[in-house]
Amino acid sequence: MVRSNRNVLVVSGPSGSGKSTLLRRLFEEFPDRFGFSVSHTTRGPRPGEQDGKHYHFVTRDDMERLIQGKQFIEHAEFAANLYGTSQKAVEAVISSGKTCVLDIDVQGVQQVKKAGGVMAGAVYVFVKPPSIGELESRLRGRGTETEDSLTRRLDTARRDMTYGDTPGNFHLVLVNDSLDKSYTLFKHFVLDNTNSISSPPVPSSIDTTKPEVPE
Ligand SMILES: Nc1ncnc2c1ncn2[C@@H]1O[C@H](COP(=O)(O)OP(=O)(O)OP(=O)(O)O)[C@@H](O)[C@H]1O
Repeated sequence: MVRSNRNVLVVSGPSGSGKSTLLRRLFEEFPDRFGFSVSHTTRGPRPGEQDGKHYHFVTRDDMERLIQGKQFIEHAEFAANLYGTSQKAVEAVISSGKTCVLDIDVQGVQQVKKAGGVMAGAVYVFVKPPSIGELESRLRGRGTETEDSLTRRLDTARRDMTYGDTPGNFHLVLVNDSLDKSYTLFKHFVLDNTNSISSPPVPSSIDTTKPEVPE
C-alpha cells in the first residue's frame, strides 16, 4: 500500500516507449509542480555543465563511500562511470514544494523499491509501447540508434515489459498509443495521485495492476 510519501513519482518503461515525451509535456504544463533531482556522477563535467545544477560531480572514492553509507536510492555504472540518485537530492526537490520525478529504467525501479527513506510510498508509472514492432519503428524514427544498440534495446524492452505487466509492480500501466490520449491519462493520474498525503492512489480505468507495490 502507498503509505505516506506521495511526493515522488517514478516513471519507467522500455527505452523509446515515450517517457521523456510525456514528462516534457508535463513539465511544460506544470513547471512549478514537478522537478527532477540532480544526479551524482563520477564523470567529469562537460563544457557548460555546472556542479549542483546538471550533476553533483564527485570522485569515485566519495561516491563509493556514499553508496556504502546507503545514501543512494539507486546507482549504476555506464561507460566506466558511476551515476546515481541520492536520498538528499530527492529531498531537495520535495523541500522546494515540488513532486520529485524519477525517470529510470526497470533495473533502477527494482533498486529504488528497496531503498526506503524518501522512497516510501512513491507512486510508480510504467509507460509501454503498443507493441514491440511499434517500439522498433519509434526508435528507428528517433534516429538515435545503430542496428546493434537497437537490437539491445529491443531485447531489454521484452524483459522490461514482463516486469511492467506483472501485477503489483506499478500503480499505472499506460499504453502509449496515441500521444494526446496517453498524455491526458498520464496527467490526470499524476495530478490525482501525487502531493496528496492521506489517500491511496485512485485506480485508473486503464490501470491493469492492483494499487499495491511490493517493497
Ligand atoms: N504516442 C506516441 N506515438 C508516436 N510516437 C511517439 C509517441 N510517444 C513518443 N513517441 C516518439 O517515440 C520516440 C521515443 O520517445 P522518447 O524519446 O520519449 O522515449 P523514452 O522512453 O524517453 O526513451 P529513452 O528511455 O531511450 O530516453 C520519440 O521519437 C518520440 O517522439
